[in-house]
Amino acid sequence: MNTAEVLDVFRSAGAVLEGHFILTSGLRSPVFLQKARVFMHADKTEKLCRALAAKIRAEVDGPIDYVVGPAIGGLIPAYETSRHLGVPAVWVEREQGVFRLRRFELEKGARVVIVEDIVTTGLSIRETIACLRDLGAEVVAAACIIDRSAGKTDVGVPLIALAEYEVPAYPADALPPELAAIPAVKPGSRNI
Ligand SMILES: O=P(O)(O)OC[C@H]1O[C@H](OP(=O)(O)OP(=O)(O)O)[C@H](O)[C@@H]1O
Ligand SMILES: O=C(O)c1cc(=O)[nH]c(=O)[nH]1
Ligand SMILES: [Mg+2]
Repeated sequence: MNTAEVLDVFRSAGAVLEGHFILTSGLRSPVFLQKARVFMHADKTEKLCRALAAKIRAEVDGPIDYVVGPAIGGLIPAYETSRHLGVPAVWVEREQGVFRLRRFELEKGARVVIVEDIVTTGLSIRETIACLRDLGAEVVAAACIIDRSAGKTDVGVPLIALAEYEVPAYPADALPPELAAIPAVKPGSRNI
């Protein structure tokens, strides 16, 4: 799938929101990709994740033991992508703000691929990598449905994006006036 086809799926699900959004990084943006509105549809999710799995298979050398999804947004795409890769999916979730693998054990040296929904700054993927490395896993790649940085973010491992879609994002103290005029909402789950 190319970026236009991926964005068509998001648009067809009403998942491309416009307004004033506080992102998980603290940056502000006039556009928010509400992935949950895509993932509520099994057929749309299957189409995206089948394509992402094929891209992962083409770009990762060697075996993959697990797919890891950062909760909440990564849960469904990680599970569905793992189905197409034929490997188990586990997830990390926040405990007092820090990603932990609370419900699973990984063998030392397990080769894992992180599957995220959206990447903006890559902060959530870097936090996930830190958690997995502390457990002795080898993070061979990270993957996402949409990379809002359009390839500019460096997460320290290869980042495989199904689509790259550059969207403006601003520090809270440097908002353009048209954005400052709209009340801000925070759709994500960090700090909840
Ligand atoms: O690249 P980043 O700057 O880290 O931004 C992307 C992250 O933001 C969202 O998660 P969020 O923490 O908003 O919560 P959610 O997964 O519950 O939606 C999204 O699911 C990614 O995990
Ligand atoms: O950066 C984010 O927090 C973010 C952006 C976006 O478009 N969608 C999302 O779920 N999170
Ligand atoms: Mg998330």
